Amino acid sequence: MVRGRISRLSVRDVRFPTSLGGHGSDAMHTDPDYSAAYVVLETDAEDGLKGYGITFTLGKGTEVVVCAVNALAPHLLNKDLGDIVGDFRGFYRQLTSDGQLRWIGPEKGVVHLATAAVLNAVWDLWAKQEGKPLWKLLVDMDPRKLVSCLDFRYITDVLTEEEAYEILRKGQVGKKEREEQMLAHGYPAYTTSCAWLGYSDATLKQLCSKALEDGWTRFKVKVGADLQDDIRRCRLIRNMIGPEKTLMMDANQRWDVPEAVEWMAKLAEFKPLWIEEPTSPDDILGHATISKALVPLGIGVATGEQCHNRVIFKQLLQAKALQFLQIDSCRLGSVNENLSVLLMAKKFDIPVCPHAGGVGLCELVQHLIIFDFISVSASLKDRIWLHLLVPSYISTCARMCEYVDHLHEHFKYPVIIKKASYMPPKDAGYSTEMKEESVKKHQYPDGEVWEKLLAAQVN
Ligand SMILES: C[C@H](O)[C@@H](O)CC(=O)C(=O)O
Ligand SMILES: [Mg+2]
Repeated sequence: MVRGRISRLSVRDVRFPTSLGGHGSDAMHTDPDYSAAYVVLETDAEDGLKGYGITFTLGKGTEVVVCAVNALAPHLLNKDLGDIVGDFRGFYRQLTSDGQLRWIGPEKGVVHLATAAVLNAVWDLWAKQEGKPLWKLLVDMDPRKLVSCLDFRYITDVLTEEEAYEILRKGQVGKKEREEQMLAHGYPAYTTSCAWLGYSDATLKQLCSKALEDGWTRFKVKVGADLQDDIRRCRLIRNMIGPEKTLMMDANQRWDVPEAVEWMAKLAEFKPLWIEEPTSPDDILGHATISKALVPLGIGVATGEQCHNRVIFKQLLQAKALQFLQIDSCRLGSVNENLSVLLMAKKFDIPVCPHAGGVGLCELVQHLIIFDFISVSASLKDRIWLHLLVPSYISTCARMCEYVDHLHEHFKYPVIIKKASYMPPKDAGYSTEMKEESVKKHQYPDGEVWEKLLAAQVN
């Protein structure tokens, strides 16, 4: 039973100095400090439960997202949680259609990141009040109710509410068995943590052998800044993991369209399953061109971590511009918008491989992909096209969720990885709550960690 009126919304700027170790670095973002605008919702209900929500940032600019969250706050304050989730589509529209704030979006950029943070907190609170982890709240929800949370505006030309309902209704078949499968074995993951661009070859080697020891079979390597460097690093990692294990590459938007095709032709010998973000995330037709050009090489295109909203995903799917779709729990408008993308991907039969390279993203996105497997995709297998082109992929499982091994210790309910798979969270909520001590220490600029770092810069 949902209860309480939202009595307080607070938001803090929390930053981790990951750039000091090169963690998270890529060809475009060379010095990221993994950060978050961290929202806490309180209600007047007697249970004392709070909702926690984040959106992911890279350091500078988090203060701008914090401002945007504060600008959205009047839409939540004094609202009944029951009214919000009772007409979640209406509430989503209200937030994204604020007559003035919409001008600085719409449904994109800073204001949409802020929407994600706020709505992630609402979903966390709802799941907590129901006493269920978010994935289970979604799995158990009546399909009619679930579709009523989604905003189909701008996507009805490819997915109507009725079609979405049909997908979810069909997904009810075999749901129990799939839930048991998840609880027993978890959802397959791949690791990005061995091969950030700023890591030396020695670090790469050391992390890669540790990951192999720990049972990882799927690896992602950052590329795109320097071709000779890429060839050396890809050779190193391919030699270490052997020919059978899966390798993905990520260029983080570094190339022009023809450059992407030429560059990937040179890296094809290392047999990547996909090239991720080869060019601008806004260039739908550019992705389609790259995708078509790389099919003969057996290389797919993956993108999504910087796709603004469901409209861009719709067009990427319509244009056959991607073979792997990467949702992001903190860039799209929370669970509401992510679910509409999962359903479109199902309709187009494109595997979803969520983005998780950031602070807290693994914690959140595991809920969405576990729900996807149990209630939507019902599959861990890839589409047939790659299997036909590259027979050796038959044995690989292409549905997988990204994992990065950073900063989990700051979360109250950190992810649990067993045998390179995400084990379904058991605690109620969306796993978004950070440890208060960590937040205090890393708050920018007055937390202990930053006071020291900033003082050292001055001296
Ligand atoms: C800046 C982030 O670490 C980015 O490199 C993450 C990413 O592209 C991924 O995980 O994929
Ligand atoms: Mg990426």
